[in-house]
Amino acid sequence: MNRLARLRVEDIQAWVGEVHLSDRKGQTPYYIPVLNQVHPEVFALQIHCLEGEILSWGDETVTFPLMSVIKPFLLLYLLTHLGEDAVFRRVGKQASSYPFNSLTQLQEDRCFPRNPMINSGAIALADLLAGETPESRCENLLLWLNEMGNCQLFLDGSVLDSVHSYPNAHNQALSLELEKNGYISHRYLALETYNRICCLSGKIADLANLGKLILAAPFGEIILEIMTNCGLYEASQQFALDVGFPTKSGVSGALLSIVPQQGAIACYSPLLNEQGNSILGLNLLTHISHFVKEI
Ligand SMILES: NC(=O)CC[C@H](N)C(=O)O
Repeated sequence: MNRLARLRVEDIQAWVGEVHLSDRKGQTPYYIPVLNQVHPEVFALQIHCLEGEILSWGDETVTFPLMSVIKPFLLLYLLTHLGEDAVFRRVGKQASSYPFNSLTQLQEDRCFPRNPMINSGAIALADLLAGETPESRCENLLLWLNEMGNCQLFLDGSVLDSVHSYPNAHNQALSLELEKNGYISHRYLALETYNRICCLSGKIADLANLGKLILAAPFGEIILEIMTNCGLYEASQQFALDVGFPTKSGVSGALLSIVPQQGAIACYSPLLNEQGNSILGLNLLTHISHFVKEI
């Protein structure tokens, strides 16, 4: 039985109300000025069930960049186009215990990126995308996702300008280390491709449709396992115990969660906790998981 399809808008409304803004001592990313200036109360949620029911709450029209939520889709694209061997020669599948942009983690791992959900792993995989330039590489991924996922993602130039306006020393150091150790061939190309794909943006329905794409994809199982173990960085393990849904977060406040055999939950709420995961989003997923498990 699809419990997810039984959720009602009133349930969501009550749970959102429980988490008062004052209780959410969250932050927005200082190093991406347009994301830092976003209204903290903007909110959107959509649940798409496999049988076709859609539950929607909040602003269906707001667009936001996926940021790190693009990472499972970069992985999906490369697994589909290059296969498992090529991909997992460049990146591991191990959970990480440091923040998503940690150089220490990469150095402790002798520069082999630990998983595709942290920045080092995604930068290494961005190096594998087909195309001569960051623009064409990003475009290839964008067109494929829009076709396969039935969505209308676009590159938000204002977010990309904002990313460029503040040099990201962490990502630069990761790229340099990866290049020095032969895990990427062109540090500029890989990092700029990564920056662009993080700025792919859409509405909440696009994010939910992307979730359904993973559920249906031939490599879906592997991706769901990696999302479970690594999708929320160092908070993944506890979340897997508490909630159990494979989930991926981004510093824009985007959050995508998969309920296997049932559907996809897309959420957007910009205030982040210390690990860079949406506070309200995680709270709602906890409520939804209790509902689905009939607790
Ligand atoms: N966690 C994230 O969403 C990180 C993405 C962002 N582009 C960064 O590199 O910092």
